[in-house]
Amino acid sequence: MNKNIGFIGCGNMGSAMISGIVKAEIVPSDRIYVCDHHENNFDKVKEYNVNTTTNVIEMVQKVDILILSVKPYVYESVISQIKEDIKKDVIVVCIAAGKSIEQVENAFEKKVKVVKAMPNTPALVLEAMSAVSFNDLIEEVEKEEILKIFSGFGKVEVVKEELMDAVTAVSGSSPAYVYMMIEAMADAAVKQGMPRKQAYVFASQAVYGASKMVLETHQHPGQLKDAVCSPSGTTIEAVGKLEETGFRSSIIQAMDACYEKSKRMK
Ligand SMILES: NC(=O)C1=CN([C@@H]2O[C@H](COP(=O)(O)OP(=O)(O)OC[C@H]3O[C@@H](n4cnc5c(N)ncnc54)[C@H](OP(=O)(O)O)[C@@H]3O)[C@@H](O)[C@H]2O)C=CC1
Ligand SMILES: O=C(O)[C@@H]1CCC=N1
Repeated sequence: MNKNIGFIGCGNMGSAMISGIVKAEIVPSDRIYVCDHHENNFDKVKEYNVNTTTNVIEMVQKVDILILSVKPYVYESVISQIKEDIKKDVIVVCIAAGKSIEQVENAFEKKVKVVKAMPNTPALVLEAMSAVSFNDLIEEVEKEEILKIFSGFGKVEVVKEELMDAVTAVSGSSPAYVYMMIEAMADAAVKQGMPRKQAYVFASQAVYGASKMVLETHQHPGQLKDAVCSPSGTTIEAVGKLEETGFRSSIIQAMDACYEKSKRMK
């Protein structure tokens, strides 16, 4: 792609996307520009030979697609710093939880091309799940370019902007819940005698394989669960205990809390 892509903020999500974009060869690494206010934050991307700078003005003047990968509460101050210096027709990509397209447009105090996106950190291993919504200034060819970037490091779907809080709960934040489950599974295996390192491999490969089964067989997850549960077998004992201890309800309540927090961040 013949575009310069800039990132403001080289933290967990920004560096995962940079890594994904480089690994997927969406643009050559010399077309990626990264700005952060602390030099040592560039350590996360130093292996990729991207352009790094602490001078945000110098950076935004060079980029065609600008990804704002800072925390939501610094968006306004970052935008007020750069709004006079962005290139005409730059596409601004907002990945912040809770921030709306309208809030980003208002912060720039003019109509700018805005993409609201919600990726997740598995971008680092090219397995992100991302959602994007566009404002009305983004042209068809630009939509294709944005989709090409996000699909380079995982799956992407265009959604209505009002779904973004739900997306945050189901994919943006959800790797954290899954890591907690893997950690708990490994703890149990360690309790039962398995070495810790081996337990992480067994637990995470089981989660990975189960996810792949849902995605590739297109069977209902309940049907796949039933196929694991032998009559009077071991699995149904575990399933009974999960129901008794509120596993499903716990996930639903956690995701509701996540969704409500995202809504409150507007
Ligand atoms: N983490 C995730 O899984 C996901 C995050 N997001 C969104 O991505 C955004 C970034 O989150 P995340 O990567 O986790 O956060 P991080 O804190 O890890 O990254 C933010 C980076 O921006 C730097 N920074 C802060 N202020 C400035 C500034 N004024 N100019 C330049 N750089 C600055 C920070 O430096 P320092 O820390 O040294 O202050 C840090 O390196 C958030 O808006 C979040 O909602 C979206 C989807 C998933
Ligand atoms: O926790 C957060 O606010 C961010 C947004 C989605 C994942 N991490």
